[in-house]
Amino acid sequence: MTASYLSFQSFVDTSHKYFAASWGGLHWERQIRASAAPRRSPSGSGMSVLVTGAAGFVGTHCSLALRKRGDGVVGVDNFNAYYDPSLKKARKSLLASHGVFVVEGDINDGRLLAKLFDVVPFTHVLHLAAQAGVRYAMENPASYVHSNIAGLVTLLEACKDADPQPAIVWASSSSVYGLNDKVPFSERDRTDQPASLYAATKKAGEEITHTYNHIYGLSITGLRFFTVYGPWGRPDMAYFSFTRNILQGKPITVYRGKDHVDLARDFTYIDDIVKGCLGSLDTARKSTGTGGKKRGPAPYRIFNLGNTSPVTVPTLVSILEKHLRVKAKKNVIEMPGNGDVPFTHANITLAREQLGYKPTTNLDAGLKKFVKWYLSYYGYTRGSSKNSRQ
Ligand SMILES: NC(=O)c1ccc[n+]([C@@H]2O[C@H](COP(=O)([O-])OP(=O)(O)OC[C@H]3O[C@@H](n4cnc5c(N)ncnc54)[C@H](O)[C@@H]3O)[C@@H](O)[C@H]2O)c1
Ligand SMILES: O=C(O)[C@H]1O[C@H](OP(=O)(O)OP(=O)(O)OC[C@H]2O[C@@H](n3ccc(=O)[nH]c3=O)[C@H](O)[C@@H]2O)[C@H](O)[C@@H](O)[C@@H]1O
Repeated sequence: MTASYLSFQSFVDTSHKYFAASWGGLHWERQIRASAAPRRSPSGSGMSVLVTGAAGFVGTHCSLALRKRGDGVVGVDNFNAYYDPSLKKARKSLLASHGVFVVEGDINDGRLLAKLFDVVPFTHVLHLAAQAGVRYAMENPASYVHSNIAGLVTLLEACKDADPQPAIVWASSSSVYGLNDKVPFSERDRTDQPASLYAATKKAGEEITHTYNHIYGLSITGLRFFTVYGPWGRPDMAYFSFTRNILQGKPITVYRGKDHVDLARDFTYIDDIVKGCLGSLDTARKSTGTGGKKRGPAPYRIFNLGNTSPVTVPTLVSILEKHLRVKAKKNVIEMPGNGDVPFTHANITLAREQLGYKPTTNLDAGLKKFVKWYLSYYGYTRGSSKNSRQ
């Protein structure tokens, strides 16, 4: 038994159980290295990327896109039960079939993160792990503090200590615009009026990442995603839960603003978001620190990634009805005071100029792809209300 195996084993023994179980020694270390290794490919950029939240909706799509073009990817995800963990496990299997290994662990586990950086000199971190969802923040506020504040700081500490320091691209949110009513939302608009604790934690994330950029020279890019949807999506989101209920013949609740005004979102298709994430990774300049010390100024960037054409929630429902070929049973109620904002609308000039970001999928085309995936994943056949997974 080699010395390196012994020291590694003692690390595993003193760490959490899930880590020991999922890591399992040198074999797993080899898997991490293999997954992180960039492949020779004309389209790959030779990056080794640590993707947090890799078993999540956006994390899965970005990890696949990076791997497909030849970059190295290692995922980390805690597979929490905010929504059906079996969907996260299915995404993990999909990733494994493309050579992406996902470590089961929490971003609050600094020892796990330090070990990952020991094994692989990651060039980039794509940080997507978070407690998402606007309305759930009223039910479980602690989960937002755990993942979006404490977890973020633990991750930044690991990145700052890593040698080389990675460049960080991370998911903020359109929700930081909160009660801002100047449209379309531009990165220069005020973001000091969050309407939910979720939004407040994302805004805090923007300030926290700025601190690490300022003190330690970490290269930071924050991306404000606007209501992302698509295949392998999130069951807690309206387009997904509406689809489930419509197919099961159950009613859906459609929120409406004051004075009967429809709510609207700048729904953005997942493939467009993936392009924005990869564009951000490709254009991110290096962090400047070493050994936890800043050696020079590093870039701090923030971009909107939206679709620039808001659609009302009733229109979302009618597009779903068309693709599902089923009429929805709708309960329309006034928006409860639950953290929702009446509308979102992205100005994407900055992302277009600096990342080459150009969304190409409208809501009708995107929902058609989502419905196709949903029917297949949940085992529906056209004209039947039966399915195998639900
Ligand atoms: N989907 C959207 O519409 C949208 C819009 C704006 C911002 N965002 C942000 O984009 C990111 C990705 O969102 P998503 O839609 O893929 O959500 P998701 O919930 O599908 O993915 C997040 C993943 O992170 C994991 N995770 C959560 N806390 C963790 C922790 N402490 N340690 C390790 N893993 C943890 C979860 O298990 C999940 O798999 C999130 O940061 C979210 O806040 C999403
Ligand atoms: O852009 C963002 O930053 C946010 O986008 C989404 O949040 P949201 O826009 O609220 O997305 P949905 O939960 O899918 O809601 C979409 C619209 O449907 C409405 N809705 C939702 C649920 C419901 O039962 N009925 C209903 O009318 C909401 O009020 C909202 O107007 C994500 O869930 C957040 O994680 C993300 O941060």
